[in-house]
Amino acid sequence: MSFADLKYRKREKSGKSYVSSVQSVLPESPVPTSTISPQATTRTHAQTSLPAVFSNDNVPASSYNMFSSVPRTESVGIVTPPQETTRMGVPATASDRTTGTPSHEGANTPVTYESGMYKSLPSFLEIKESGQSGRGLWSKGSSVIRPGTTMLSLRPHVFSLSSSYLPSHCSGCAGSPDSGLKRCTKCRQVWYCNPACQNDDWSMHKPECSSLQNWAASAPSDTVSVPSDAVRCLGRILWQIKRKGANSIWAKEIWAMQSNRKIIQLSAVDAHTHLAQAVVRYLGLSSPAELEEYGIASTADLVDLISRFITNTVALTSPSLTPIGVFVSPLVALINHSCAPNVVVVFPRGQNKPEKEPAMKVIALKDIMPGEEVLMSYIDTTLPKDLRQNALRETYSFQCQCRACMESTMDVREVVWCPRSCGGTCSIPTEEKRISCCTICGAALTDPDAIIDAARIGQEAFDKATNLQSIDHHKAKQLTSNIIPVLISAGMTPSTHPLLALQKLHQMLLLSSFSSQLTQETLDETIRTAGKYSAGLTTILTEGHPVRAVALAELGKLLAVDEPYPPTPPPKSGSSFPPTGPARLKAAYETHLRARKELMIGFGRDAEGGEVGQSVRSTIVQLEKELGIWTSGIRNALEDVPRLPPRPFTG
Ligand SMILES: C[S@@+](CC[C@H](N)C(=O)[O-])C[C@H]1O[C@@H](n2cnc3c(N)ncnc32)[C@H](O)[C@@H]1O
Repeated sequence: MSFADLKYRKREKSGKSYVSSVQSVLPESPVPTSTISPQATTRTHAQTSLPAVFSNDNVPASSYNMFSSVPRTESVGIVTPPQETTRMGVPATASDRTTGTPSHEGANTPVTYESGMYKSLPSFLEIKESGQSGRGLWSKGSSVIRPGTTMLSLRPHVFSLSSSYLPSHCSGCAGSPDSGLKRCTKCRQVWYCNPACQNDDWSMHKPECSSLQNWAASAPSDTVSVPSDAVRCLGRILWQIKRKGANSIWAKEIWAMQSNRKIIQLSAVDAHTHLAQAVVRYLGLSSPAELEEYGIASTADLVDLISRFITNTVALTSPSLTPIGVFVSPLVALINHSCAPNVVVVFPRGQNKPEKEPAMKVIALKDIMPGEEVLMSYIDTTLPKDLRQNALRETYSFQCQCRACMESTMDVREVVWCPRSCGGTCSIPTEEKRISCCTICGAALTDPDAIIDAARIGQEAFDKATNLQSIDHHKAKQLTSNIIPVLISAGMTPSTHPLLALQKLHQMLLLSSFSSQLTQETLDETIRTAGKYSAGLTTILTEGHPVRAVALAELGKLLAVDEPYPPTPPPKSGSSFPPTGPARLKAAYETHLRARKELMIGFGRDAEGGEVGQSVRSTIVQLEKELGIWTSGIRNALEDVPRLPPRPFTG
């Protein structure tokens, strides 16, 4: 019976569909339920042995590529792109949020913070509660935690790769080896590095394997033959609860995460409903009552689980910060948000054995004083305040009151250069506040309308190019190439939104059009774009922030690319960046040194800056050798110049 049939029969029997019962436990839910495509979901028998994953039809894994950076499209959670939404709910108060166990019998003894995963909390951290943000992690003891310190290091409870990364990454360790990934011959959807990774993942993949096969068999097209990472991750959570028992510590830790069910924004109700529908269908259930064996006794429990998932899911990232999936860790889920965070969550790799991966690390970005709260960012902090606040309300149901949101000073994410070019800046004018003056000389902007228009069309072009990038790469590049000069001539600084975001996208589009016939013009344009993007980030993000560090490493790597031969003269516009010849090599070396310093903070000193830090270190060694050859070559050449004998005096 398909899920669509289930809805229909339920309606016949009770006049109430399961879908509408999902909506009925959500707060005021006037949003009509959209239907899902009818697909057969028969309940399958669990397999008892490992399927052979080592077939001959391997798909080669992508090689490590520091330049790859793809925007997330399919997941929910911390990485959900911000949307302009009208606020419909109210800010959460501590009593609106729920934590603890589901409503059914047998799972109602709360987890204690001395058990299970909470034991991995180091002695310098503690769990405390505040009226404004609920539970959180706080520094304790008498020592200051320094930038680059690894504060937590553990494997997530559960993770799922985004569909597009399934063929290039191991579903056991999340690594992406240069070659040799083998795929599961049963479901043909997941890949592993080796039998050890497959064995390690088997308890999760065993039930998943048949569900993936059923899903693919009933998918209307190849593009939807795998459910989203969110659905697959929820499936893994439920199978694990079933396997370990609803009263297990593992299950209780999941239920101990915060649910915002009672305060979900109306704009997010549809997303919750869709996810609930898809998960039930993915599990192959013919009746919601069957959820009982997964520790879910009522529709409210299911919606609670979905809400806990959305509120607490974090992006799984590659060592160079490409979002490649989602993960859930109840310990990391205790960390509250700030738009000026003092920690980051990264997956540095480059240190552990595969069985310890994916190793998630919480790294200090700033000095954290004893008694200070540990705060990460749930959203992209390069966005201006309005977009950040909308995203936080939409997904996490709270009104951010962090220092960055409360500051009344000018925000470097929303400024234009002084019209008199004195070096100062003016806030970007808005329809409501059209007058804006320079911070240094006080000169007022002469044409605020032109700047308001530029900001609006810049945002539209960015949205359009983002959507186009995977469909029509050329058109997307044309859009970014055309709009960037418009924003620059409107006076936007490199740190201003949407110029910063457009430079990043443009850099990505240029990089993916690199070919063996790379021209100096394309290479130089990419370097200039990477330079501007990196400069923008440097203004916004704190030193050692991994996003800033990776951008510097990418710039350094570009500067180190061999210049195409024969060299072409610099553009007539007179831009002296990037330099050519030995000066370029020197700039590459210096940029790598800066990147390494920052990577050591952002990805942790103990991991030596992670995989990217280690790769940068070996490039530094190579560049030192190359620079040494240049220097000694020049010295030799100078020494080899034959000294002319003194001219004879001819009278
Ligand atoms: C990942 S949880 C963080 C841990 C949570 N406080 C708890 O008790 O489990 C995210 C939720 O915490 C609350 N929260 C996090 N940061 C906050 C902040 N800066 N201000 C207000 N509430 C916050 C919001 O309710 C948000 O949906």
